[in-house]
Amino acid sequence: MIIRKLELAWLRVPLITPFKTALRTVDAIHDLVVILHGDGGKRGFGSAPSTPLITGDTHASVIAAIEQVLVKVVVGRDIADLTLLCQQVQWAMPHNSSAKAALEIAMYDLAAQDMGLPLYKMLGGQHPQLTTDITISVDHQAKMLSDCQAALARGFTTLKIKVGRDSQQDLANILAIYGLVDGRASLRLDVNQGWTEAQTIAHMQQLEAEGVELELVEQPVDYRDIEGMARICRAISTPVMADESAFSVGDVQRIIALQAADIINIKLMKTGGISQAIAIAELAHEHNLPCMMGCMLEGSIGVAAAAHLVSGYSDSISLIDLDGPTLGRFDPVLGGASFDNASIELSDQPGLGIEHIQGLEEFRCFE
Ligand SMILES: C[C@H](N)C(=O)N[C@@H](CCC(=O)O)C(=O)O
Ligand SMILES: [Mg+2]
Repeated sequence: MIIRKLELAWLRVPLITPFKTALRTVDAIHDLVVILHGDGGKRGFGSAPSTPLITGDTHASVIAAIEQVLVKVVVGRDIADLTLLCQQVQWAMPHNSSAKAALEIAMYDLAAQDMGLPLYKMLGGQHPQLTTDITISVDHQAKMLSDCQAALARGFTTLKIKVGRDSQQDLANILAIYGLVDGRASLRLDVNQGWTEAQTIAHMQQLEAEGVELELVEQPVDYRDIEGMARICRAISTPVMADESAFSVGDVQRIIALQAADIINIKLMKTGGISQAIAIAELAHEHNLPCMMGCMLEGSIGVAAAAHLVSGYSDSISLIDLDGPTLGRFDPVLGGASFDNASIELSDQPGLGIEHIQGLEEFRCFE
């Protein structure tokens, strides 16, 4: 099937409550949507949020990368050449991982439709059901506690607690949340680079000494500080997860060589899409390093693609943080994966299974 044209569109979904991390605060999921038109009215969908503080990519840079470089690589090509097309997208320019991800997601969606298979089956998966955690934004303690209560009431059994804005307050918040949750959910911490090495070791050792059991601590320090991550791994018993430090296969090779993390958080927006996410999952698996499939604050097109990937690579990707769509007030994507609180159910229709997207605002078309 030939890719006939590429369209760009906007999709915006307001959040239930503002999303706050050590790096940013936002009140809506705002995705740039890529639509690849194939033959017979078939459309492949991909998407990318703007995350300049993590990926360096803004919506303007994603549009520029697609318009000036990537569109030429894909329009007019046969989707049956998916592997070659992905290589050419990856080699077409350095960086710009969100633009490559949006494009690859749409390419995999179209390729799976061409094969008549749901994406997870094309990727070797068998199970369409997954369970995600939910993120609790960093905020004043009363708000964090009420968000945790609400998450428990919605049936979530794993909470990812954002910290990293004020390290002393973080410690008090973690202890209060641990007391409130009282074993009803397991807790993950995501520091988003907000602590120093010394703060991380002191906080984690104190929490461990007080018997606070945490599933993992994610990206405690600056993404460049791989040696610091390695020293933290040696100093604490809670597993350390690399997020902002782990974009590429090369990053993960270095983390493995220095033993700088116990878990890798894979996100399509960091890897540049599905092909490199698979390469990282396979590399980590060879080294017995478990992976989490994560997401940015993004909607159900990109997150569904990540969920299909988990189903196909469940031996390597054992942890799931795919809560973007459940943080929104509604899901405008009809017919694709369903996100019902902690439960994700993948569509059994070909590709991602998307039938219609409400409120999509198309603004550019390349033929
Ligand atoms: C939404 C997801 N649970 C998450 O926390 N993702 C990121 C932050 C994403 C963003 O700022 O858009 C993470 O750090 O893991
Ligand atoms: Mg993170």
